[in-house]
Amino acid sequence: MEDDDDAPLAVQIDGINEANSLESSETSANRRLTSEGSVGVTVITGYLGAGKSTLVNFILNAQHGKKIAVILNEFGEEIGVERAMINDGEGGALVEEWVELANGCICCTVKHSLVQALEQLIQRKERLDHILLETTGLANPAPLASILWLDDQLESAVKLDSIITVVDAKNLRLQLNKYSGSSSFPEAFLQIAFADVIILNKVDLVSPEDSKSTSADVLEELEKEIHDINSLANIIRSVRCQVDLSKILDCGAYDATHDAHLEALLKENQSISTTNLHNSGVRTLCISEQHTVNLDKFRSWIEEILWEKKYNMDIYRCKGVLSVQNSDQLHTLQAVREIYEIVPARRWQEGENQMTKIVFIGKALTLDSICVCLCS
Ligand SMILES: Nc1nc2c(ncn2[C@@H]2O[C@H](COP(=O)(O)OP(=O)(O)OP(=O)(O)O)[C@@H](O)[C@H]2O)c(=O)[nH]1
Repeated sequence: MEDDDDAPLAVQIDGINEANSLESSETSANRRLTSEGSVGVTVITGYLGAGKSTLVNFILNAQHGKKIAVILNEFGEEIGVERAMINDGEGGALVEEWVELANGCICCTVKHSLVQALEQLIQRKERLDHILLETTGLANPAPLASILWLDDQLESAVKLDSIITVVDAKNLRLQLNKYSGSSSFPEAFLQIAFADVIILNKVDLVSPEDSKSTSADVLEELEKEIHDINSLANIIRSVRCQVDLSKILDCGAYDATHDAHLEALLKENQSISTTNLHNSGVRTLCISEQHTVNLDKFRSWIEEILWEKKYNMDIYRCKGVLSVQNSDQLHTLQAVREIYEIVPARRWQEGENQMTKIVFIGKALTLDSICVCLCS
């Protein structure tokens, strides 16, 4: 390990294997997170070769005036490759940015856990505006999401801003089909299911499937397939991940009071994706209820679903708005795996349709079970 104050800032972390180790100790799950003044962390996932490094390089090169640190998850023996890719960026600009943004200690040679790695960054947080955490192609984002969202030692210093999944528009179908009906770990589905933003990359390589269709048709179909899995994710089409940075940085995807997310949630239709093309069982399900809910009963209900897995549903992500009895406040619900929080977000506005609406993303979701459960 070097200790050179002018060297680039990059830290290496081990894979996070135990998704539930933190979750199980987090039974007081519905606590309020304090994220004021903390540094946003954007987790970048995506299948092998989808364009994750391309995205990181694009962000580092862009004129945003931010100091951004990059953490590479599990690069192990590939450390040289990853670092070389970043440092060998086009036109030299990247090198400059990479060095300039760093101003810190380089810690690339020793393996660190995620928490240790972030602690190092936090110590220098006055020098940082944002952290990008690039995972390897086969990473399951669930453990990262759980740990970053709720680690209470970190909550005041870093906050999970969003999970971005880069997908390869040319190969997405193949990748999803690979896991169709398979008992192997469906990373491609999980990466889509956990994403707040999906960059549908490599659209330049998409070609019509037959003489009657166009590339635009193919892209629309792909977007529909993605939304069947995760209807909450914002999909952005791109070539070489050249996207509007305001749509991917400082998203506040886990901010319970974020206006844009609330509005999107309120507009979400009551729906169920009936065409589960891949039979993976991973999909989005949205339910709504016009009556107000009793908060205590609601907590018992959601805990039965998330913790006791009543009806055997495997919930990855859950977001909702609640109309709560004896309250003029619109409450929001967020869950990442077993961990959830419910917080008052704002007053219901005059004339607003006060309802309870919950969007589940997960596996083996059954509308009947959830509805019966909510109404009882
Ligand atoms: N044609 C085309 N090529 C792209 C696009 N985006 C990235 N590529 C190329 O695709 C290849 C893989 O991109 P990377 O950014 O290395 O992908 P990655 O997800 O980091 O790859 P791994 O780390 O190996 O999983 C590179 O050769 C890129 O230049 C795109 O939009 N269109």
